[in-house]
Amino acid sequence: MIYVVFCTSKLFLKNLFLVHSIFNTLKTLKIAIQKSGRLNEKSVEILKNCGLTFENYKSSLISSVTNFPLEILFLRDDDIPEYVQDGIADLGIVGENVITETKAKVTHLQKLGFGKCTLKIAVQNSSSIEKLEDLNGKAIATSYPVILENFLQSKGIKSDIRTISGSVEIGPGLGLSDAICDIVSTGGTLKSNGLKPFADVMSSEAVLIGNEAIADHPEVAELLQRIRSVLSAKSNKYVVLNVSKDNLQKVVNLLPGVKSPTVVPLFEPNWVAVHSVIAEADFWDKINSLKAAGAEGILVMPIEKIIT
Ligand SMILES: Nc1ncnc2c1ncn2[C@@H]1O[C@H](COP(=O)(O)OP(=O)(O)OP(=O)(O)O)[C@@H](O)[C@H]1O
Ligand SMILES: O=P(O)(O)OC[C@H]1O[C@H](OP(=O)(O)OP(=O)(O)O)[C@H](O)[C@@H]1O
Ligand SMILES: [Mg+2]
Repeated sequence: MIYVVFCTSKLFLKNLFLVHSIFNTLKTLKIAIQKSGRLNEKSVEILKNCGLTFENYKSSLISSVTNFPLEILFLRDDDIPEYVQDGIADLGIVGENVITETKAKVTHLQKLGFGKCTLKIAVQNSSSIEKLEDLNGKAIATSYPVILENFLQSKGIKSDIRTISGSVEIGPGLGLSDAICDIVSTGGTLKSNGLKPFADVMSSEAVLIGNEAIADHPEVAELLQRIRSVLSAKSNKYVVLNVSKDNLQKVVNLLPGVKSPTVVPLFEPNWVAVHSVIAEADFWDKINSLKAAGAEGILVMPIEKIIT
């Protein structure tokens, strides 16, 4: 298939995908994920964990899934919300921060639990800026002018927003700004640039988004179900333990399981094995309570999928 498109760079790519989607069968869904960067690896991983088979081409912009009607578009993350809004991609995986910044009209289908970060305002360790009002009239460097402007407006503050596309943290050191507004995760980048967090603007994580017209598509529902079963499995552990029947009720009370725990008799009289599922978040608390309640030989295993 030959595409003839007269334009350059970002517009060229957008038109290339548009032409591709017109010529291609309309049944094949397209999902846009980040080509390289913080979200690429985890986006590929979640799709592969959904049982999708595809080549993770770094040099090619499109990859076809061989066992599901889906094509994967590899893009800069900033372009993903707009591509999904315009229907060039049906689905996308991108940070909530980018969706808000681009003001794209898309449906949020599922939070994905990775790419967790907070957009923060930060100032130099030696700064005299102490409260939000001190930002009035001050210069703030950021790659997120829309989000920052909305935040400042909601607080009734007027600052001079200086938009730069990266390495925002060096702004105050170079005298470019009095403060910055950028993504913080561990806080390591702020620290190594002599900055301290000052105010939280927005928290974010990667989400699956969809074009507003495609959300009811049966293949989207199928993919969403697979993604949810992968996420649910990830946040739970399969636990098998032994307990004497005398302590069984105490142990069962601690282990609700997906429905209720499975109890299997052991060869040794008066002993049973209990199989259950524990949420990762309460894991250590539960294990200690189970031991105290008489559980022995506790085995903990990862779960691949939970289909409810
Ligand atoms: N330190 C971090 N910890 C966790 N999540 C992060 C971190 N930095 C960024 N993110 C999340 O990952 C997304 C992508 O970050 P990345 O740094 O790869 O973006 P980028 O440099 O703009 O990439 P691209 O080349 O695709 O434009 C961010 O929009 C944010 O949602
Ligand atoms: O709080 P931390 O854990 O230090 O993370 C924060 C840093 O991570 C992101 O940059 P990234 O490292 O992705 O590089 P980039 O600026 O090139 O996107 C972000 O822009 C911060 O600079
Ligand atoms: Mg980007």
